[in-house]
Amino acid sequence: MYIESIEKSMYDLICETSTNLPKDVRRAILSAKEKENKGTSSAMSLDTIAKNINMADEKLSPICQDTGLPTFKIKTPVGVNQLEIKAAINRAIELATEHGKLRPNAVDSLTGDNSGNNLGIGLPVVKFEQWEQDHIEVKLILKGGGCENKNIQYSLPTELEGLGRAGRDLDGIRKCILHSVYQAQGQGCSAGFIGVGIGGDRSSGYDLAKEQLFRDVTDVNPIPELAQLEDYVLEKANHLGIGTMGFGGEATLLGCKIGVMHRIPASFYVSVAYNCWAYRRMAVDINAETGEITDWHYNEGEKIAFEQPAEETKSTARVVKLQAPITEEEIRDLRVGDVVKISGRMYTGRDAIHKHLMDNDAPVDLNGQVIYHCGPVVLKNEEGKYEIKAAGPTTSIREEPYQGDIMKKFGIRAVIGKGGMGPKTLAALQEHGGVYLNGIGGAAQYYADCIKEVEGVDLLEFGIPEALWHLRVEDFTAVVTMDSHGNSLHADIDKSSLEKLSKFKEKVFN
Ligand SMILES: O=C(O)C[C@H](O)C(=O)O
Ligand code: SF4
Repeated sequence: MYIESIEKSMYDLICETSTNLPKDVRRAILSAKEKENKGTSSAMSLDTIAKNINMADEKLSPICQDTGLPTFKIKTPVGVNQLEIKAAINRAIELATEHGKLRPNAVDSLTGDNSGNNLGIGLPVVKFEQWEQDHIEVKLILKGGGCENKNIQYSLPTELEGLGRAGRDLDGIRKCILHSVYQAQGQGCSAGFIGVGIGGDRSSGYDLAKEQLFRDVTDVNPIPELAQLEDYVLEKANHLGIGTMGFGGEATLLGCKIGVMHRIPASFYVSVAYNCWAYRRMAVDINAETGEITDWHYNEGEKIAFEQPAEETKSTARVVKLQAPITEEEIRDLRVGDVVKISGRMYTGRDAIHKHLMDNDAPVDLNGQVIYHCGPVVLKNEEGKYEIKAAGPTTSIREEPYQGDIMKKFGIRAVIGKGGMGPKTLAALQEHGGVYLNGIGGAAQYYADCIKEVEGVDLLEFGIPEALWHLRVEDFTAVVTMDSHGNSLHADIDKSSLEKLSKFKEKVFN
């Protein structure tokens, strides 16, 4: 009985974490929404994010298609069998994957094979601790790969772009944290939350930083200097003008939590764990006798449901409807800032596909087509047909070494992703007549809704997230952030935010 209930409790925790954004996070997103300037791309993105949060909740489907690297932190009373809990977690993980609540995300690092059930060497991560209380506490975070890639660790003293020397003191720490937000730009699906660990070694520093992500968004740090630093960072980081998705704007950072531990004399680390707006962490208390959930954490206060405005907030951008395949002329007409709505065919392609296409022919004719940087959650329905369950964009910069060459080689006209791409792609867009479209990162339900049918799939041997899915879409909305005239919003925002960062060079804390 205990075994079945603990497995059910773990399954419920996983599903709730993946599909229902915690109340404190919702409130932070609402306050960002209220502050954002109406009519901007950032305001539009926040509207989409809010809509997506509601959709995930209603459909009990993943908020973001990247359901991350499941990390459980468990406290047990003395005498509780930890092996049983671990086995229950593994079974719950498998079931949640089968039900489309988690994307199959466990990839063999040597062969690239996806295990298909989220289990693998070292995965999921489960860490146990004993405590004096008589109930079990289980915390779970589903932190996606895009924001994980924006984590950063500083070894003090160091030199920082825009801010100069960061020494081994509180002011040096301040500079590192501000810099961490700048370097993330929009790539970790801003507006984000950061957990910071001061001290430790490289691994315990990151652990401490991640532990901070379990704190409530509005709690107050018991250490006065750190409480002051948290407030300072939260305020100042929002002056960087990076904005939601890196589109520019008022909301860049929604939370900053800092922890401290001792270090050894030679090392002084500041470790920053960056979490996207899709800040999926939850915790439960479990009765150690019955295995049942007795309490859910982060449950205080009102649950914001993001009422949809009677009239959609009008964007001031030009809206262009496109039917794929797209001509070079249509592409050359697009400018940074335009909003496009694409209907017709679209192909997914991310890391494995880009690498593959460098040395191989494409399995389909990509001339005039659109490539979507996306690793969806896909299930087969009762008739054996594939259905897309979650499908937001992935971080595009990883394809920078390949993208320009592939566009030219196959005649691809548009790529959709998030976070922007670099100078090599920008040059190729200009030369070849291509465009980069920024989708709203994390809006996996919103985009799944635009995907009307899966018309085929190739290279499924790369695993579900990495395969080349043939999709039929309607009114798939994204923003032109790099055009065929040499303009890149990402390069502009990087430059302007670096200038703003350098205003915080002067000493603030002694
Ligand atoms: O893997 C993904 O689908 C997305 C990833 O979390 C990302 O932000 O790039
Ligand atoms: S796509 Fe964005 S929202 Fe989703 S896990 Fe990656 S960083 Fe987070």
